[in-house]
Amino acid sequence: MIYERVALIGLGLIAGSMGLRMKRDGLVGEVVGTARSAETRDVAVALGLCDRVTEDAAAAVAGADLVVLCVPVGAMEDVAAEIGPHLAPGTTVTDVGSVKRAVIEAVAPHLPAGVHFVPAHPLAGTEHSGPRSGFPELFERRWCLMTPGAETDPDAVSRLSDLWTAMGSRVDRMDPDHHDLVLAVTSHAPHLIAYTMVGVADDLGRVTDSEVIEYSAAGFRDFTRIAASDPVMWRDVFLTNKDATLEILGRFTEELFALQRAIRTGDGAMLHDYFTRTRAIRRGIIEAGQDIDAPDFGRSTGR
Ligand SMILES: NC(=O)c1ccc[n+]([C@@H]2O[C@H](COP(=O)([O-])OP(=O)(O)OC[C@H]3O[C@@H](n4cnc5c(N)ncnc54)[C@H](O)[C@@H]3O)[C@@H](O)[C@H]2O)c1
Ligand SMILES: O=C(O)C(=O)C[C@]1(C(=O)O)C=C[C@@H](O)C=C1
Repeated sequence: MIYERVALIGLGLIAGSMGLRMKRDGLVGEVVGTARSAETRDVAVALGLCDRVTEDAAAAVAGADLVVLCVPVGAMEDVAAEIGPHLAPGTTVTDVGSVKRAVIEAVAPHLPAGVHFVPAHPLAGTEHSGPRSGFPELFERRWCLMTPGAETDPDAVSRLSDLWTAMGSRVDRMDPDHHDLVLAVTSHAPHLIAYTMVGVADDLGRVTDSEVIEYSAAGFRDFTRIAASDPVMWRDVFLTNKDATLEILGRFTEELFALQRAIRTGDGAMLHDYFTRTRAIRRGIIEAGQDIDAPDFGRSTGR
């Protein structure tokens, strides 16, 4: 048993998946959940993702040796302020937020001395949200990036790492600013581009009433899946990872203009070279065993 009592604050996709996994595999003694709405609390108990629920977060953290903040990034500070006075020394507090620097700045000032803060981010999710969307295999073979400060108790870090490993993740450590830049490239900007592309199609007035849906090619369908992601979560991601996202979008725009020019001037060689380079990146991901959606990670098919 890795922890005696885990408190999950905010019972959505990530907390639900953690709770189901911890319960299924007996990784912790007790899971206590807290959510603002009575309906969410009832669903959480009915689904068995926690042993019991409390109405307020302060009650949930009492006696917990691990507290996991699973709310949108913009809500982390309010939750930390609420639970801070009720945390006992020796407790580990972690989060699962998609942005790390802003969460550290929002949460750390509210934690009393003796509490270990180990920020983390599982690189796993879906476009669905809420407790019903959780499933215990969500973190299987996915990275979990931890961004603790240099002064953080190493035992607290390795115990949390053990929990993520037991939930199926591969764990790595990163500097928080570096995390935010990497995720701006791999997750945040791509989401914004998907949102934009679906918005463009919608502006053409055909998304809902027929052709775009009826004749939707795989590329656009993938965009619509991503663009169906939770509006609150993604609003908060962009507001709190502003600098890195703007930096990447600036570079994206430059590349887009270069491709636009190649199309206008009929520069087929430029387009061919560009697409050859990007294809190699996809193959690199597969060879590194990162394409977890491919049945055999693509190794035999060479996809
Ligand atoms: N969905 C993903 O793909 C994904 C992946 C990795 C990390 N994350 C991060 O995990 C966190 C949770 O995301 P999720 O997908 O589980 O979201 P979710 O919408 O499924 O769940 C979030 C829960 O937090 C609750 N909540 C919101 N504000 C609150 C507040 N002020 N106080 C208490 N509860 C509050 C909501 O009611 C909801 O039940 C976010 O910080 C997100 O950035 C999400
Ligand atoms: O698969 C998806 O639906 C996701 O968008 C998951 C995804 C991602 O970009 O990979 C989204 C946000 C997270 O912080 C981590 C994972």
